[in-house]
Amino acid sequence: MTAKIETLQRYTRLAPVIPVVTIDDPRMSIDLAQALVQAGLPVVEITLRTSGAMDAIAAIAKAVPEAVVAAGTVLTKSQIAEVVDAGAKFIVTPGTPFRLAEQLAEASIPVMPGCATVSEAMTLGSLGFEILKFFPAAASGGAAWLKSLQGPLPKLSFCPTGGIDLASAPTYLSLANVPCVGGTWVTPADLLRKRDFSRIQELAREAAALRRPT
Ligand SMILES: O=C(O)C(=O)C[C@H](O)[C@H](O)COP(=O)(O)O
Repeated sequence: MTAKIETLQRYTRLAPVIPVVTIDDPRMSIDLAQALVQAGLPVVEITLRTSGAMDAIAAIAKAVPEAVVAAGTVLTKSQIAEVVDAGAKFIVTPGTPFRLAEQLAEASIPVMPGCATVSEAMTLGSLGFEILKFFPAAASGGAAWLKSLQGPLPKLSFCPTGGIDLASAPTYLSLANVPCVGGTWVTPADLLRKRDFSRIQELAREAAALRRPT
């Protein structure tokens, strides 16, 4: 196992849930990351869907060392270099075309590439990735899909994301090939807009209590 996979394995076992955050104002990112860390969710994925996302990643990486900040929605080769420069600890993609997968394999930080089919999972496995994002999880077969892969692809594990909430997370987390799940339910857009960090912390505490990794 490579050092990058070992590191990613450690990150994905820090907490049962990775909040997926789309942030408009990077100035709130430090308060948000601190709130999540305090509530027991130290790993946070900032999606590159907004102009402020890169600054948010950089701010968290610099000011909240207890947090593990991931860059999500990485779609291009140039974004790989940018998020590494910003201080992201690992990279997440929603899906992984082959060319991007080859470029991600060369990244200096760990990568959790996205897949939604068995063939995609096998392709990523052949490139050396062992921990994959399963996206969109609920729409692509849910926990039953993940369970079906335990036999044929025992080396791979998955962070399912997409359509998961507090109620459905335990079913995923009960699977041996699922160290954690991802989702936006902990940091919904309306609470972020209102900067309601105390409600976000309540949601984060509930999520952190789902299953403490062993
Ligand atoms: O854009 C990306 O790269 C993503 O990471 C997609 C997100 O993981 C999903 O949008 C999760 O969204 P929910 O279904 O609301 O939990």
